[in-house]
Amino acid sequence: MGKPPNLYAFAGNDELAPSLRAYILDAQNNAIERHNVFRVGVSGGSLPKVLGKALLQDNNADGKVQFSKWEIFFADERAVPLDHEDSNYRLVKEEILDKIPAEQSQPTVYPIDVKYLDDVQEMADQYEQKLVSVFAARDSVRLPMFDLLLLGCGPDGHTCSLFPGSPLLRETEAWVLPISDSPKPPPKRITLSLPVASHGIKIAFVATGGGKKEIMKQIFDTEEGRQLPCGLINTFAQERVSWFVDYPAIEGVSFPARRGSL
Ligand SMILES: O=C(O)[C@H](O)[C@@H](O)[C@H](O)[C@H](O)COP(=O)(O)O
Repeated sequence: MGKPPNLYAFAGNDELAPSLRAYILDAQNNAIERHNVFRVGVSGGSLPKVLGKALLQDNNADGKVQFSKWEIFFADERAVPLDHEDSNYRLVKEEILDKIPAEQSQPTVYPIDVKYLDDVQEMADQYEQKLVSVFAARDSVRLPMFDLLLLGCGPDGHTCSLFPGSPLLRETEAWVLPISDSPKPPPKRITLSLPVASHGIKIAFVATGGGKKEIMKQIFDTEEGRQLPCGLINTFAQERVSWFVDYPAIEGVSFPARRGSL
């Protein structure tokens, strides 16, 4: 048995952001030392805004965000044009990429191929091929290993676009999966599979607000919650997982949280 996931709690996003930044910088520096690149998978929802807050602070105070070494992939994406209001790419662009000061280099970003908006299976296959080309030939790695996965947690316990009870949770081979009937709109999406989403060197969840407290209680304090997508990642990845939450999100949670710092 490994160690349990880490649960870090803060008064609000302003207090959470510097610790998230320190955690990301540590993952970045280790990755650059290991292979001179930082491969990150990122979700949508409320996450990109918090990431912007964490990453776009003064770049010299506590280490440097080296965006030129970043390769950003989407842990899940909606099958919509890249400038559509539902696009996770658009969110990441508006909250982070567009705000990187001009003197810094931009990261390499891997959006979905919008040629396949009408065929999510093809879109998922194409995105998987992108991962294959970056993470090595398919037959030489069983799973791509992200240096860091930055994920959200839905009020039903979903993460990426892996929803509770979905047959997609049983996938063991594919890296990227199509969805045509997502319970959260829009219905058509692609997502990393559970084995890939559990395989990051580090995995961070960001979950804030009182709307998350019931699901946090389930995920951390109940057996049933451990079967939800977020709970399964906790179980599979154990101490490689860190949760960054605010106090309202863990009100009533018994699982011990470290409050106020990493
Ligand atoms: O495309 C999506 O729907 C998101 O990637 C999704 O997986 C998100 O991370 C969670 O729904 C949490 O969203 P909030 O942080 O907004 O609650």
